[in-house]
Amino acid sequence: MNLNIREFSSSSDGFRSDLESLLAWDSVSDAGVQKAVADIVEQVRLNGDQAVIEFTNRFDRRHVVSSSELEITREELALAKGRVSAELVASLEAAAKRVHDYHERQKQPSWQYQENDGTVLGQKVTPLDRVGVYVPGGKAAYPSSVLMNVMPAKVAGVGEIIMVVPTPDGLVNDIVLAAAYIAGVDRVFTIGGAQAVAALAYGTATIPKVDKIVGPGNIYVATAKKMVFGVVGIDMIAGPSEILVVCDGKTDPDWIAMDLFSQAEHDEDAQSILISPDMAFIKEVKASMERLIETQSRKDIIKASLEGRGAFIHVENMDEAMDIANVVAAEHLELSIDEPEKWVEKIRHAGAIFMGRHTPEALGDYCAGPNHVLPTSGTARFSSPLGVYDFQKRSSLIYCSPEGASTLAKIASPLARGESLEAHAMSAEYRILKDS
Ligand SMILES: NC(=O)c1ccc[n+]([C@@H]2O[C@H](COP(=O)([O-])OP(=O)(O)OC[C@H]3O[C@@H](n4cnc5c(N)ncnc54)[C@H](O)[C@@H]3O)[C@@H](O)[C@H]2O)c1
Ligand SMILES: N[C@H](CO)Cc1c[nH]c[nH+]1
Ligand SMILES: [Zn+2]
Repeated sequence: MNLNIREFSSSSDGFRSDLESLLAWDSVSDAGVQKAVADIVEQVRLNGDQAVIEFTNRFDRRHVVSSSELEITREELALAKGRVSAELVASLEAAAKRVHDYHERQKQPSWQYQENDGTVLGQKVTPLDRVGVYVPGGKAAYPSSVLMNVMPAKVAGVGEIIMVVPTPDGLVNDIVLAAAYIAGVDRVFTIGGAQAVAALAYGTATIPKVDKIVGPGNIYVATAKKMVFGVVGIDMIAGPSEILVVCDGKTDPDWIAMDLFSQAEHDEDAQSILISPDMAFIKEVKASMERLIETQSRKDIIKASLEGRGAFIHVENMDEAMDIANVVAAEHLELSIDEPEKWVEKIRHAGAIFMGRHTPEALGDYCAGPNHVLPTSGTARFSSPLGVYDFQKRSSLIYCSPEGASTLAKIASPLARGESLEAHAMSAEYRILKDS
């Protein structure tokens, strides 16, 4: 199949502005979607379960009458796990363990230190009480996303984990439920879209109100998350999947072709880009893609994604490849090159960095250990993978000894008076020791 994928050369005039247009993506929606989501969120806030049922029946083509039909019990999750093949359960369990063990290393302990006069300062780390995990379920089922969202929450020690997942036409995915069982989700509700986000944010008679909502979703989910931010915390607004492969031309072109397909197959809006200093290699990868796409069950999505947002970029050398990778700030960056550990030093912006020819991004999606919920659309410039830190919060600790309070009060008093805040000044001054 012929693939019409854009080709750029870093030495051509206007390359930087071409690159900017290639990367442009507005992760939150147009006015029509904003209005629809605002309406859904408001109706759920005002009418609770009744609105959730109405929207679920409308958007997921269901026939729910009572809100009790929306919950799937732990017993039903266990039964679903029993219906999944032993091989798949073993893979889910192995992946869950690896993701758990990786995230164990992210745990941040509380800390404190004492000054010479006895004053103690520190930081107390506390897990969130109750978290909502959104698992997408509109066009595909994502058991791996259950593990990636729930395991760090478990490691952080979150008190209660509420999962929501839409079940269009009432079709429940046993693998998703098995993953929820294995990960240790407390309660599962079969709702999705903006109505699920609103229900978690405001609470209804049936759906508990949570402190934070995490997890990826489509434009309705992303828009609703942005709208309820402030009422609850959110993790990030994730856009379509992306992969940027930097290859020196020495990896099997079929491998690179499939790595590019692996993210393109998620979504027509996904973005797969190859950068290489070797033009002949770029042509070989293109030939591999045109041959291999015929074998792919999702070839229509892959083609739409590659032709709409994919690209080949020919560069002068590897230094330039790294500079461009930093501009792209991709969700996933594959360094399919010699000595990746040397070149990684130059990378400042990427959600996850896959180092070497034997490290395809797909292994990270399922089971390497690091999280697959990652910043997209260049937001890796300022944000990080989902992690244990997203499920913990910090409180400052301050204990003043009498001597310490006296010392601090002498610093604070002039500052408070400088701000014309007399009560602050006097509150501090009361603590100044008479003979100091
Ligand atoms: N970044 C990641 O880690 C990651 C992982 C998995 C999936 N994803 C992405 O998540 C997204 C999942 O999207 P999805 O659609 O399959 O599932 P979804 O669960 O996000 O959305 C389905 C819901 O959208 C709502 N909806 C659909 N059409 C609507 C309309 N016209 N008006 C109002 N609401 C409407 C419905 O309520 C439905 O339940 C994809 O873009 C996928 O690539 C990202
Ligand atoms: N690559 C996706 C995040 O961009 C996550 C995923 C789930 N399943 C397969 N892949
Ligand atoms: Zn993926």
